Amino acid sequence: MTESSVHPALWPAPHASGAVDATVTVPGSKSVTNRALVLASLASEPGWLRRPLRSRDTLLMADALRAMGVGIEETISSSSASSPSAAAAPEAKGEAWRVIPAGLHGPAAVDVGNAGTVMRFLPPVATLADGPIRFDGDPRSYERPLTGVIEALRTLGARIDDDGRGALPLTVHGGGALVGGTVSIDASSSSQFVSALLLSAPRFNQGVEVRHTGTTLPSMPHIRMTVEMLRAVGAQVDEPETGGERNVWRVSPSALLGRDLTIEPDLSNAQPFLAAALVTGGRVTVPDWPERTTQPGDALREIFTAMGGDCELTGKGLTFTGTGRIHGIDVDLGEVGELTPGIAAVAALADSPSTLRGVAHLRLHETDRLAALTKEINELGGDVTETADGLHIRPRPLRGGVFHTYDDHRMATAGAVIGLAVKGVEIENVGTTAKTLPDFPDMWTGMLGA
Ligand SMILES: O=C(O)C1=C[C@@H](OP(=O)(O)O)[C@@H](O)[C@H](O)C1
Ligand SMILES: C=C(OP(=O)(O)O)C(=O)O
Repeated sequence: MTESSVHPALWPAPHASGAVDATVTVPGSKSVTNRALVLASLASEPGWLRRPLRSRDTLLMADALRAMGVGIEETISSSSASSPSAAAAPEAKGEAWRVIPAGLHGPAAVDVGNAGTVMRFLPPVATLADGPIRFDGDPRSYERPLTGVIEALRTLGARIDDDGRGALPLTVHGGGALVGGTVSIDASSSSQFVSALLLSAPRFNQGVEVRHTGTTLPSMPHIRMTVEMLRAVGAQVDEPETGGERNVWRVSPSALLGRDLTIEPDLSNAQPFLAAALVTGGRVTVPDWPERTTQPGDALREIFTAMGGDCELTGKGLTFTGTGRIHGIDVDLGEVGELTPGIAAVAALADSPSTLRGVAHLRLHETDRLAALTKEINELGGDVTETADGLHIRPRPLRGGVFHTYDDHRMATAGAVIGLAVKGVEIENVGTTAKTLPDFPDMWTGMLGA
């Protein structure tokens, strides 16, 4: 059964009749799951991923690695059916993936869907295979930037056929090994270029030294996540800070350990639920919120507090409480760009204007998120304008209507947040949340019914 057969093309976003009060167990992080899959596949011994995210992006990653020869066995315990509003005991949360590394083989075909992590992290892995690996994906994947990865891999010794645009579709002619070495790239359009090169680098003959040359570098927490996860599997990663050499990373060649890793909840997917507390003046607890994390979603504690809520991190998780009053915010989201749609939704309901800055690269995400947010909020009566690197949002009374998603999971969840406060909002293709959160509609109604 497809998502669209489960949910109608237009999903009536539930309107909140009062303050929400719920505990919402959020599935594993997309970014951690997909890094863990790559690192476990490149290790010299089997490993485990516990509580991985099972969504379109992570299943595409697993399938692609399987196509190259990696063994990924999924075990789903019968007790895994956890209610979204009840915190299940860790051992009852069911799912674990055993990853058994193997020699990587071509020919193989990889469907990247519209997953930035798959289209950027896997071409470097494919250079280690002993044959051609063909990469293709959704139409939007052809438009998303990839040239930094392609050019860097060529510099490091790879043979890649693309159509000359530096984008998908393409074929990596894996030679069974890659020389590696030093490479300069401009990763201002996506931090994933840097993460991609670093993740496979322990397996390059000479490792890698990556130098970012562009003026801006988005999503730094995601690069820190890459570095920390590499170190956790035994890789040596240096970040020379001397002589003005920031944005330089060195990874030495080494074997990688197989680990038993429990994946943290996806804090960016926790965003709409925390937003629900803020918008309805209610309370939402997200169990297992890590005390320390590289996930950008952790910044919501500060951002949503500045917008009028209050949060407390205890042994039970993160409890976020709203007052019913929402304030506008002036904030640079360059480090945490994937939070922008959800923040824009809350900002459209605030008592003062907001300026969201530092996110020009969102024009090249799942959709042009700056254009999409502007158009959809304005169609409901809002007053949003695009700037060179973000959005100005002047709250106005909104009315119901269709909120289009442009196949972007975070547009769908942003529309649902607005729907809590505005009657008659209908989300077109809510099934697109399957990219990272397939259970979103049921979790959302579960939260409201709790
Ligand atoms: O490395 C990652 O897991 C990600 C990095 C970020 O990409 P960009 O730097 O392209 O924004 C983020 O937006 C994306 O959702 C996930
Ligand atoms: C930008 C995102 O995804 P991707 O990994 O496809 O870049 C996102 O999830 O907000």
